[in-house]
Amino acid sequence: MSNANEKRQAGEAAIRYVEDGAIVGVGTGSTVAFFIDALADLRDRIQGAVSSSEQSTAHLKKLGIPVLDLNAAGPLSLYIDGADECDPHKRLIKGGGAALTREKIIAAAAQKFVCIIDSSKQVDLLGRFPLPIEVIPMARSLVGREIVKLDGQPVWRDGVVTDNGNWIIDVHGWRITDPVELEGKLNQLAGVVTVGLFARRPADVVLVGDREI
Ligand SMILES: O=C(CO)[C@H](O)[C@H](O)COP(=O)(O)O
Repeated sequence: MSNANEKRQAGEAAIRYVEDGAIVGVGTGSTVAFFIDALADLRDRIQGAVSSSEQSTAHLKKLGIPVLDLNAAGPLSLYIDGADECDPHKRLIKGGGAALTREKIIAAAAQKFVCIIDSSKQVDLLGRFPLPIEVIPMARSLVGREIVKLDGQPVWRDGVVTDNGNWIIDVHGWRITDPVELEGKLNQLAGVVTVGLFARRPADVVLVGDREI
């Protein structure tokens, strides 16, 4: 089965976690787009969605799904989002779509994080996909030098500005044997806004196509 078909299956399968009256946290990306399409059928049974990006906000609004502010929504029961890599412990690399900061905030606010992926995203060890890091623009070179000291190869995602007005560095060449430790270490660097490692707050459920693992 193609990746696109598995993404569609995962997006549609995630609907079964949506409860009546819920405010649903919604991630970003092509897999999430299938979820949003399916969520539109339930729009009269939910209060609305908290969105992780301008892209998802536009999609939700186009389909008539109310988009709510996280501060007003409070704790969320459910967050649905894709990933760029997923290891056997449901730890993730995210941020391929540059939405990692708001994604991490919503994941932290949600009781249950259901991650929807196709099988190409499954890895034994995180790091094949370059690790995205959102940085304050003036700290780009500083953070890059710190990454080189940690044996990573930083590549500036030239031309990309995040929804928060920041820049993205993609780190190549890491085999991430201890993602919890690395996430903590990178979080400490001055100028780092968010690291695309979701290891301290991994997914609770992963759907690979319509198969829950
Ligand atoms: O983290 C993300 C955006 O920041 C996405 O979830 C990730 O890039 C996967 O995208 P797709 O579903 O298009 O493969």
